[in-house]
Amino acid sequence: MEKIEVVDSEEQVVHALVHFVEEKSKAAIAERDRFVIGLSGGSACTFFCKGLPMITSDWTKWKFIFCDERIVPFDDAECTFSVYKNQLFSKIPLTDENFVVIDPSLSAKDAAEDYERKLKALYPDVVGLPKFDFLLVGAGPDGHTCSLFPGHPLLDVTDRWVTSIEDSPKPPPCRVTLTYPIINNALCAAFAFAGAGKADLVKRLLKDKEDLPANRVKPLELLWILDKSAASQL
Ligand SMILES: O=C1O[C@H](COP(=O)(O)O)[C@@H](O)[C@H](O)[C@H]1O
Repeated sequence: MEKIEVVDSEEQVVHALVHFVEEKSKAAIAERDRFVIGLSGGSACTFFCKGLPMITSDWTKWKFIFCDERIVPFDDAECTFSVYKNQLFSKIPLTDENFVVIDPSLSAKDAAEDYERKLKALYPDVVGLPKFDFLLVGAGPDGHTCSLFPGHPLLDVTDRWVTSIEDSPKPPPCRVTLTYPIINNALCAAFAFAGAGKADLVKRLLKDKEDLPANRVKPLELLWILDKSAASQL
């Protein structure tokens, strides 16, 4: 099931996103006693960090994982975990225990293997692929999502939950990323875009239906939240 929601402003994108996440978290916690949510970096992170403090929940039930992460030290401005930590920990009672983080001391390849082991430990009883409750996905101007870039061989990885890239066209070059089989086995995912800067990308994805990495995100339920500027070329 795929749905596109167009709202007036960036502020409303934040509201729509966080209320969708709230609804999914309530359902997951009621049914499975926890909410496993995959986070992305970039603008999605900005929207999420603005919105999350607007809701209340039993935060001990939330487990944050990363759709992709950059292999940089935790104190580097490019570290997605640290961006979330710096913006959320002072506003919501979250701790490091809520997050499954990569080990930045490892090579990209070893960090991916290590991260896959950490994710598997969250699902000890699952044979095959897990169903993450929610993925907050993003997309860059070239149509990449997570750290899956157009034309890159990683798009075809099907035998791993997590893989690594050492030649990312967008810096920093070394990253880990979820792969499509696990992304597309998630129960739900959402893209959130605001501003005219995303309008061309949104047109290429939703009107022209180009085969870009972001268009290969096909979980059970997918929501696109756009403000009027981002949707202006549809
Ligand atoms: O490098 C990355 O970029 C994408 C898109 O970011 P945006 O700032 O253009 O919205 C992001 O989804 C991904 O997680 C991140 O590592």
